[in-house]
Amino acid sequence: MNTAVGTAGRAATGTRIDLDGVCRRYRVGQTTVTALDDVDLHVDENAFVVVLGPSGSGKTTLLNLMGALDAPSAGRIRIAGQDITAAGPRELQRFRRRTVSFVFQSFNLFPGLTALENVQFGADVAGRQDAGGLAADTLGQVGLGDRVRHFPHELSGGEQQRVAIARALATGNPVLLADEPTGELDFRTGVQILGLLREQAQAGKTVLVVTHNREISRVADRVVELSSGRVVSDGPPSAGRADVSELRW
Ligand SMILES: Nc1ncnc2c1ncn2[C@@H]1O[C@H](COP(=O)(O)OP(=O)(O)OP(=O)(O)O)[C@@H](O)[C@H]1O
Repeated sequence: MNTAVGTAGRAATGTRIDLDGVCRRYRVGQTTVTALDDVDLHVDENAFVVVLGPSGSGKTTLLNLMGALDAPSAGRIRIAGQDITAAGPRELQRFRRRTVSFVFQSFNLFPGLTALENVQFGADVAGRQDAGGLAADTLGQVGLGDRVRHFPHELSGGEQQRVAIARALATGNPVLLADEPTGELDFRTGVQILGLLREQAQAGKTVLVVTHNREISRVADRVVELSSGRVVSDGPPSAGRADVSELRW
């Protein structure tokens, strides 16, 4: 696999992320659920950050806020200096298309589209030139050059996740947000996917991976640990950064 995946045609330079005093509360009937509680988080460009926490600690909420899929109840979020909490609908639409890309646990590929068409869709939405050529190149770079005409159901879970990563990379967007990207994969395949995501930070993107799996956090530059919606620790992995090949789970 190639470390320069998805960089063709648009700079892959990472983007700074700043959260100040971010809260997200949900009102359900008479009950208020506080999913995130006064979170301050500042992520440098080109970082590989793992957000670690148990179920219900607020990981997905955090990622969705950073990607402008959701809005905070209080606080401010700036991505590349742009205050997305103050942005209007048009600016937000542009931000979602041109700045952030998501990778999900369950891949979220379009079942009726081939691998190539899925990836081309990502490039098209982001307004890339020659989306078809770019999609083919990106699939080649994630090791699926010979599977471009295959539909998702003709690919293994790991291959589907590589298509999903290629779709995210073909956008050329500088921020990659991955929500439990190895959650449905066996260990060997999960390690390959983590290696691919890590390479993206090395190639210049800002990459955040959400997981409940502490072992995965060992390969991060930085581990942000959440508990009950609050950041309870933030720093490099406690035993030093491990190589992807050293992981066991
Ligand atoms: N739409 C919603 N309405 C009400 N409560 C919600 C909503 N979305 C999330 N929550 C609550 O917010 C809290 C944080 O949820 P979140 O999905 O962010 O946690 P998580 O750490 O990603 O969990 P998991 O690892 O299980 O996916 C949980 O208590 C959850 O029940």
